[in-house]
Amino acid sequence: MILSLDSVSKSFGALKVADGVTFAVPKGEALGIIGPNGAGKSTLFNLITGNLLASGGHITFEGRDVTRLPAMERVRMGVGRSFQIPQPFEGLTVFENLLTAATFGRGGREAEMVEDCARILEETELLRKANAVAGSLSLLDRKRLELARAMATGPKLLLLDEIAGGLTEAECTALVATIRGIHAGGTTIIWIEHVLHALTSVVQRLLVLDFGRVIGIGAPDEIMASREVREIYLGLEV
Ligand SMILES: Nc1ncnc2c1ncn2[C@@H]1O[C@H](COP(=O)(O)OP(=O)(O)OP(=O)(O)O)[C@@H](O)[C@H]1O
Repeated sequence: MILSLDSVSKSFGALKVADGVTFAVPKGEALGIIGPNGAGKSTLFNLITGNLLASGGHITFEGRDVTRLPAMERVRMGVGRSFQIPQPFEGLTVFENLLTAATFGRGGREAEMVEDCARILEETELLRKANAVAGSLSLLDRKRLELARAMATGPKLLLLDEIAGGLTEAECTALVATIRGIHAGGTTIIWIEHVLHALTSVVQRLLVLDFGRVIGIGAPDEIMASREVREIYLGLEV
């Protein structure tokens, strides 16, 4: 297992946003996370990355207990993420944004990082935009840059937070192809997404979160067929 959560909990005042969350992700898997607005999905990512500290339970990454480890150290260990709202340095070029993320995420010799960033630009189809200023990019390219910045930190585990939102169907298909490529390259992925068809075209399993609790985890077909999920997540009368 690359990542394990064991009874992880987190509260904001009286509100429990993670309530005994337990699951494990094998190396190389792509796992999707779904759930209604406010279910605690982004909070779960913040607990895995260390942007928030769990109030209870344990998080293990590559066999090491990282529950209390600062976010920066988790990035260096290989936990990378994209944000729901892209946060590039608007005034820097695409390439400069990548180099900044690479320096932050792992450091190392500059020549090596430049080479890696060039490879990531190619992988995320941003090579032709390398010298464009981030603030001038289209929405699809901003999403690609968000993906590329996460990749530049050298992740073994990549957390994607609603990266397909707001795209046209064609743009979504193009982004999914890029994500598939990253997964095929060996990166483990956990992806929170409301665009279900995009998600299920990539992931092997789906995890359903509701009021901070895991209410189902399994093959997408089984999960989507479950009565509880249809009632809670899709709001369907069954
Ligand atoms: N720092 C915080 N302080 C207090 N409450 C918070 C904080 N962060 C999140 N919350 C609350 O915790 C709950 C879970 O939020 P979270 O963003 O994790 O949900 P989500 O499943 O990602 O939702 P969405 O699908 O809308 O992005 C929400 O009720 C939210 O208002």
